[in-house]
Amino acid sequence: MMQRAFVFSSSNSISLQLSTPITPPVNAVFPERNRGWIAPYSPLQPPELRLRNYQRALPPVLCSGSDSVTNQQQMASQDERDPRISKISSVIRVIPDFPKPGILFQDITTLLLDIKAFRDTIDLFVERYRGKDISVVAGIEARGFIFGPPIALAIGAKFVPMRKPNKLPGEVISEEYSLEYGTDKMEMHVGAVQAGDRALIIDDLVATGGTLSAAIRLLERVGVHVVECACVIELPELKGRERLGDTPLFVLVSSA
Ligand SMILES: O=P(O)(O)OC[C@H]1O[C@H](OP(=O)(O)OP(=O)(O)O)[C@H](O)[C@@H]1O
Ligand SMILES: Nc1ncnc2[nH]cnc12
Repeated sequence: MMQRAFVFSSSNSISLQLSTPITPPVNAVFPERNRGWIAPYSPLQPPELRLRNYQRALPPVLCSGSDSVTNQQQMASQDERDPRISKISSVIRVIPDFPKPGILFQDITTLLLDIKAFRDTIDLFVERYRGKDISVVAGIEARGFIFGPPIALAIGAKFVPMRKPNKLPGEVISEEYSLEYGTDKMEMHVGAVQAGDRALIIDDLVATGGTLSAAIRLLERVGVHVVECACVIELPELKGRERLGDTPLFVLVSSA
């Protein structure tokens, strides 16, 4: 059974979770996704195949962190006061064996169907970043394009898409990053940001951190200060935040 903890997790030095795992709703898994040639998911017999940067999310939920216990307790009690997080966690659907056997796919499209949970997700980010002098929200293709623009509008920042190769029509700068097998590239329009801009990078999920770290490098190359990366979901087992250097990471939900 998939377990997910709901968290406010911020900064590279704190990775925090609450002890109460959220049981996914009974309709969280859609069996029709298990096509004939894919063996049904079994946590006891995880298939070996891993695909590119899609990562298996392995139980149990990890609780790590190098900050003081006091700080962790303070953050935990903050979380407990905010029922929005547990609701958001509960409406993210998990689909086993998509897009390949062994992968527990965190599907945020069901979050988008719940108007209150979707609005709460945006509000939680806006509450955190309003007044922080952020001039650019950089959204990562594809699911960062869903969460980034409403946050950008609400905090009064421009939105800049960070795209997969050969999608942007103008002159681009690009940054390669490594996947489990091979490499990929991220591109951004020249002139979209200026040296001195203060950026927030938004994506739906951080797994290995390869995607976010490429976005950080791309922005820093042109003199932008990346204030923070923010995602709805973190797969903490994959230690993605360790690849982000000094850039803090803020997530709402931790999943394993
Ligand atoms: O932390 P990482 O290991 O880099 O993985 C995280 C990335 O993987 C997913 O995107 P994907 O590459 O599947 O692209 P898509 O959203 O266009 O399908 C997800 O939306 C993140 O962007
Ligand atoms: N398990 C997962 N679910 C959704 N998107 C992902 N990107 C990388 N791993 C993923």
